Amino acid sequence: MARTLAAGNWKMNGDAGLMDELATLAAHQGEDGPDVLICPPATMLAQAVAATKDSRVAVGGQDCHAAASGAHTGDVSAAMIRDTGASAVIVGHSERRADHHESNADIRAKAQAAWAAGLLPILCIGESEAERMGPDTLDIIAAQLDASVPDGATGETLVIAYEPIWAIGTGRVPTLEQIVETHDMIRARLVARFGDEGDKIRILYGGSVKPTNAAEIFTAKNVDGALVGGASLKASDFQPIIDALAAA
Ligand SMILES: O=C(CO)COP(=O)(O)O
Repeated sequence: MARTLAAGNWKMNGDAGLMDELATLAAHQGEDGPDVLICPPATMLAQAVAATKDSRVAVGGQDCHAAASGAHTGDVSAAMIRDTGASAVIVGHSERRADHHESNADIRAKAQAAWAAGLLPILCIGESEAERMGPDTLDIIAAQLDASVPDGATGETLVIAYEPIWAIGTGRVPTLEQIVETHDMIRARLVARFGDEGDKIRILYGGSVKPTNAAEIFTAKNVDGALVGGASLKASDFQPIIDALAAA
């Protein structure tokens, strides 16, 4: 198993003050501990790379276009993200699936574009509240996983983030039992498809992860870290989550 991963998604937030938070976070990481990744807005990638230079904090994008270049006004390619010095990119976040009508096929193509550019894709899946209430929750998540993940994924080249949409930014989290059941299903499916490599692909939980609930979430065997939104904006919130992961 690769190391555990604490990833922060700043979403559409970022200013000079946040760069100070990032520098604080970078300065705080010791030699050991989980991998730490911060995904700022695209406009701040180069600055974030500079602010984390010589530290263990890696930088990633929040989305990339599936094409390498061309007439796609306002979009950013995976190679452009790589050019900033970033090493990863989130693909398939539910906010992109909803706001930009991204399909599983789109996300699969984006993950492949990330590979072509040498980036690690953090591929997001997760159910809506209505889907969680219905009888087919796990089947729905499994179908999303199967259709979004390209062939050939390995532990080195893919991270999955399970983010129930209804838990994002709401302060509500699934029960530990639900997290365990969902992550176990995702693991079993990855192993069935990718063999030993499926066992090495990290599976993050995301959705209202806070310093107060992180330790409990990290007790689940197939939770290999977290994708954190709001609580990644301040070093004083994100560091306790990193510490809880280190202690798990
Ligand atoms: O969407 C998320 C991370 O990608 C989770 O956001 P919150 O941690 O703010 O709920």
